Amino acid sequence: MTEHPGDAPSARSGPREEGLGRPPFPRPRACATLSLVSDSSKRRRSTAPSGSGSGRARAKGDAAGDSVALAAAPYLTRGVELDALLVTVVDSIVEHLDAERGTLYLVDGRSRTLTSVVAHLPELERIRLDFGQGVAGTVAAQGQIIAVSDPGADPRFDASIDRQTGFSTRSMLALPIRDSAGEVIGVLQLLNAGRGQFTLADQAKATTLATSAGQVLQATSLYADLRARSPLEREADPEPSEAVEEPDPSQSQIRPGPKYTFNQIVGESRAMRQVYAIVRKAAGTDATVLITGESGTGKELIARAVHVNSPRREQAFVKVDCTTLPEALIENELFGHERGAFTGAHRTAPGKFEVADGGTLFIDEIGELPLTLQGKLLRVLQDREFERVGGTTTIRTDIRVICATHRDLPAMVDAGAFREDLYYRVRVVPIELPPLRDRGSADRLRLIEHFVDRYGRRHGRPIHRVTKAAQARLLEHDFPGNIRELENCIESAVVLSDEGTIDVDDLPLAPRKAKRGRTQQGSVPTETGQSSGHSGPNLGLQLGDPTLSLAAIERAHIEAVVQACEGNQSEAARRLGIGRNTLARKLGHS
Ligand SMILES: Nc1ncnc2c1ncn2[C@@H]1O[C@H](COP(=O)(O)OP(=O)(O)OP(=O)(O)O)[C@@H](O)[C@H]1O
Repeated sequence: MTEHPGDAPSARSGPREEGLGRPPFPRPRACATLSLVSDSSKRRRSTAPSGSGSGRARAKGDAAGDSVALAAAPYLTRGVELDALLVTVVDSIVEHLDAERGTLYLVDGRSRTLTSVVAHLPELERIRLDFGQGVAGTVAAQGQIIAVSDPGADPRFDASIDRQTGFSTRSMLALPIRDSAGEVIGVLQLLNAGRGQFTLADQAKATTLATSAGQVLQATSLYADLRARSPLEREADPEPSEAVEEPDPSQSQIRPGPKYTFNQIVGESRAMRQVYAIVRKAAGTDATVLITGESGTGKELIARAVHVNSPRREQAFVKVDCTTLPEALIENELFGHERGAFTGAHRTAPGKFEVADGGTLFIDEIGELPLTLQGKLLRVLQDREFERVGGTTTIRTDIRVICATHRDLPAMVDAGAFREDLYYRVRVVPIELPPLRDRGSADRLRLIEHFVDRYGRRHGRPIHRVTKAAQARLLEHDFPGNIRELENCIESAVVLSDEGTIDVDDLPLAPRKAKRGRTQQGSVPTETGQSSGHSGPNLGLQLGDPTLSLAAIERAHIEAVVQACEGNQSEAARRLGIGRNTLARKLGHS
């Protein structure tokens, strides 16, 4: 994420840089954690998504505060687009104040730090500042607006970031954003007034806008995160002293500021930060992205992040899942059909390539795409053209394609099941998501906390405490279903918990001892030859029973594995070593 000039007190003790890589984007649009490529003229023309209220509000007579609130409103209901919400808020303010650039920092009063969450400079990564550090840090500490008219002569300003970015700061306005209780929850910093200096009138206008921004921010989950005392922390220190104000360094591992790196994607491990760095670079381009990783590792979430942080974010994000459709329908789904193309085709219907025109098409489980269709997909990727099923007219489409798979595509290429030319065409930007077991305990704790908070709120069952035994159990379980399995586990525990406490018995995980030594006649051996140890149903079947048909055993086994995979059929198919379509067919779902 980005830092603006003036926030670092000195080159020596400058702000802590969080991310990786520095893509040389020339004139970026505001970005939230991930950096975007976009020309600023577009930002000037339209800072809110089509259909949002910002344009209308301005046309009505410039109730500046309302404009921000209205522009942001469509996002408040869509958690995944948190980035876009924050970008819209900052863009609106930058435009109203006729500034060149803007940064929004979130303030964590307990750790006395600020973290940039939206900025127009993508050259630097997310920055954390301490209270009192730089201009923004001073605003956070003192709660007063600061206008800098001569940065070179102001001791709070440091030119080290200007030197790094090549940006030239001529004037600066930094002001606190408060919640309804008056507490400073953010700092908004604007750079380079269009008319040279920020005037007193600008300051008054900015203050009004900051009030609106505070209301918007207060409605987001970021704010809730910053306010909430983690149930994991409560367990570590069940009876805190009221007077404790200083941050506890031992907690910084778990809560280093806002929990989300962006878009509610939790994770700060090195592997995930590398993922974010690639996403950031890819987002500003139209390059095809291939996301690989085990089932439940967040491939779709990352695909959405690429879209939401790309210049296409105001257009559609269209998903097609190659596993949910029988082979015969995938072609139709992707390419559409002409009227009369087949029996029952009474109307011409567009396919996903047309629906996604201008936006992003996410092809999930591309490894399941039949060979017959792989050539057709290759042509779209190369030429952006195709014909509908039964049609002769060539249709052009302007799409960005993101693919995902849990399959080993190179192995499929070797086996002749996946076209090599298509493989290279889709993996222009490869992103590999690590399994949960490789993300480290700090990220696991962050995820646990995140889901406890989410499902506590969703089910109206606030959780105040996760016992140490429960935390230990969650940390030792290997979660083959990855984050999806962890998420389901926590949701279940939230619902089953008593008096706001999650204890080990609330976790729907097989007890450790029972897991070992489960192997018995009729139990299901895993690939490694051990008992699966899942807590699924007793099949009630005896291997070797001469009255049982093979089909009955097969079906019972498939159902048991699906249940063990928490209903995730993709994962179940992977474990069974069959395709997702085959699994659906055997269960009679297709
Ligand atoms: N880093 C993360 N932070 C928060 N939630 C996450 C994260 N990664 C995954 N999730 C959540 O886990 C669930 C599974 O994620 P997602 O559907 O993106 O995985 P996937 O790899 O696409 O799975 P599949 O291969 O089975 O389709 C979703 O509810 C998602 O929101």
